[in-house]
Amino acid sequence: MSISLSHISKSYKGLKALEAISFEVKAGELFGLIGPDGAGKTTLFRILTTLLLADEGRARVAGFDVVSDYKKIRNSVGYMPGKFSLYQDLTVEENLTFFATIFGTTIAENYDLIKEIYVQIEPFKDRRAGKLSGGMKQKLALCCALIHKPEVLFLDEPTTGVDPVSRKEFWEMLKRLQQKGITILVSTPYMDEAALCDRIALIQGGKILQIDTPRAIVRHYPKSIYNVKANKTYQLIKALKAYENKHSVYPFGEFVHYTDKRDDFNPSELKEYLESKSLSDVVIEKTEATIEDTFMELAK
Ligand SMILES: Nc1ncnc2c1ncn2[C@@H]1O[C@H](COP(=O)(O)OP(=O)(O)OP(=O)(O)O)[C@@H](O)[C@H]1O
Repeated sequence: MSISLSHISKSYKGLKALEAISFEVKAGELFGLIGPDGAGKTTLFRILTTLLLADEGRARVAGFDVVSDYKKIRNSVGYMPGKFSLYQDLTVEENLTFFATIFGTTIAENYDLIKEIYVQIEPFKDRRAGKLSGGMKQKLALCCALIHKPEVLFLDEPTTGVDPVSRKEFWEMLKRLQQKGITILVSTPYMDEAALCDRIALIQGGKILQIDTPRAIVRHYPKSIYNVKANKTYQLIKALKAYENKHSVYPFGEFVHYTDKRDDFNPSELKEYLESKSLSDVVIEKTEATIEDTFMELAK
């Protein structure tokens, strides 16, 4: 196992940020921690990267205990924190050289690993980090986290605030790093990114709701789910929420995702009900559940 946690708990002045978290990440796996703001993702990263002590439980990273072997862990892992962590007043090249130096290496020694990412920011190598665009900062932070050739890479919300095209490129980059044998633990609040991981843990309020492959998580969704559309979306949501047989109602893109309490649900009955509420152009179609649907169901 590359990462293992057993009953890790952490509180901040009485507020439980993590409650008995246990899971394992296999060597070479791309593992996602999926959850909303405040779920406890950053706290978990800080414990695994030895920057914060857990109140209870044990954790190991790359074969080392996070408490007794913390120095060895610091040499074996790369950490890209959620908040921009580089020196704003140093240039791109100076930041990278700085990180290489503290790990006793050079840019040249591990250039192969970062090359593909670094060439994209190399034209700006003399620019101060504080003056880079969001996507460029993200690439520089990733280069700095990789410069000592870590066995395990921790990425805390690396794509938050990044545009969709750069997000896609970033995930392609992660896949290629994985192919080079690096184990990756990545957190994200974006449910669509969950599908790109080998396995995911859904986390909320400091607790793990479910751990599995994205496919299995979706497959285990317990209900039939329907896309519902009508001429007035706000009124549609209101009417669905007031419907006595509804189980769940969530806006989902141009549709509303609806599940019914009954096993013998008949869509035409719902259509009639909605039309009786002055809605028109009503469409009700069965659809596949997504990670987001599962999350909403589990978080209920
Ligand atoms: N230093 C701290 N002191 C007090 N409370 C804290 C501290 N750090 C985090 N918390 C609280 O612990 C909970 C978990 O926070 P954490 O930052 O780990 O979550 P997160 O999933 O990373 O979310 P975010 O993306 O908002 O940082 C939140 O309720 C947060 O307000």
